[in-house]
Amino acid sequence: QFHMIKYKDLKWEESLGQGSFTRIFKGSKTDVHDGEKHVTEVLLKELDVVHKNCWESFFEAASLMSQISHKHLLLVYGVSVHGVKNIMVQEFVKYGALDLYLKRGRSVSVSWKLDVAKQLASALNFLEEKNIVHGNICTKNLLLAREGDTSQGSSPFVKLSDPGVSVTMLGKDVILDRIPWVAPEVLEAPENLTMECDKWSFGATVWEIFNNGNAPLRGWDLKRKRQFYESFQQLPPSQWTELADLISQCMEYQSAFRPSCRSIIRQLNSLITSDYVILHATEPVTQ
Ligand SMILES: Nc1cnc(-c2cc(N)nc3[nH]ccc23)cn1
Repeated sequence: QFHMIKYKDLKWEESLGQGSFTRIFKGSKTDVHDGEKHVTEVLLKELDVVHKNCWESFFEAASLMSQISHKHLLLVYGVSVHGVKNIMVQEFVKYGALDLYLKRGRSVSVSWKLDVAKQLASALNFLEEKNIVHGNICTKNLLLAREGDTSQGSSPFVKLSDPGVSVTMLGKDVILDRIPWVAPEVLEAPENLTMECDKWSFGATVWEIFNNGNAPLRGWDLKRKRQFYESFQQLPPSQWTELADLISQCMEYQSAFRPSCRSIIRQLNSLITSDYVILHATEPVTQ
């Protein structure tokens, strides 16, 4: 179910950071068809050799993304195995991860943020229709393909990246550190990963987007993070009550009570970006 790419057709360029058990690099792949050589800019995601045992899960994540195609899902070209190296070859998305983009202090408008949330909701709805669980929705995995320019009225364009190594393969501490994105039921038993968990993560991700990429519960240690769930706490609500309501509906501790994707999309579409809201939708109170 995978396109195998020859190692010799890949070229590594600069390092772009790392994920859970992975390192990412900018690079290029060379294809030859009908006698013509094509060089494509790619993102090379290498699984750490020490975590070689996760390679099935690593490729499972990628194969999930390559079985289906949707405009807001990252394109995975294939995989390359070279000795102990396992490499996933993905499309290169120009502006990178949204958390870093927002942190770099780009001031973006409320309607820009709403656009991004709607695009993520449509990707989630598509995955739900295909009965596919992502398992790692967060702004780190939301890639910005087009900046959009509010003064020119052109809107941003985002793509949801692969979930990486499955949360079921990660240690307890790695899962704890994903609080508040990881749904509470997953903490109890990672096998509980369901579509409902993606909705919880969606809520935390929308909170991030409207909080300019500041991570919720930033700097909290694992003990405090665990207590956050044990005492059924919620993230600080946005002053924009309709937005805060949607986020808290998604971050409902009882998974069965979380809204359907259709309801999420309906609520996002009904969030009016009237002047009043834009002028007064100040950022959530920080904890
Ligand atoms: N599939 C992907 C994933 N990440 C990027 C990316 C682009 C960029 N300009 N800076 C970055 N810094 C870290 C990652 C990244 C691109 N494509």
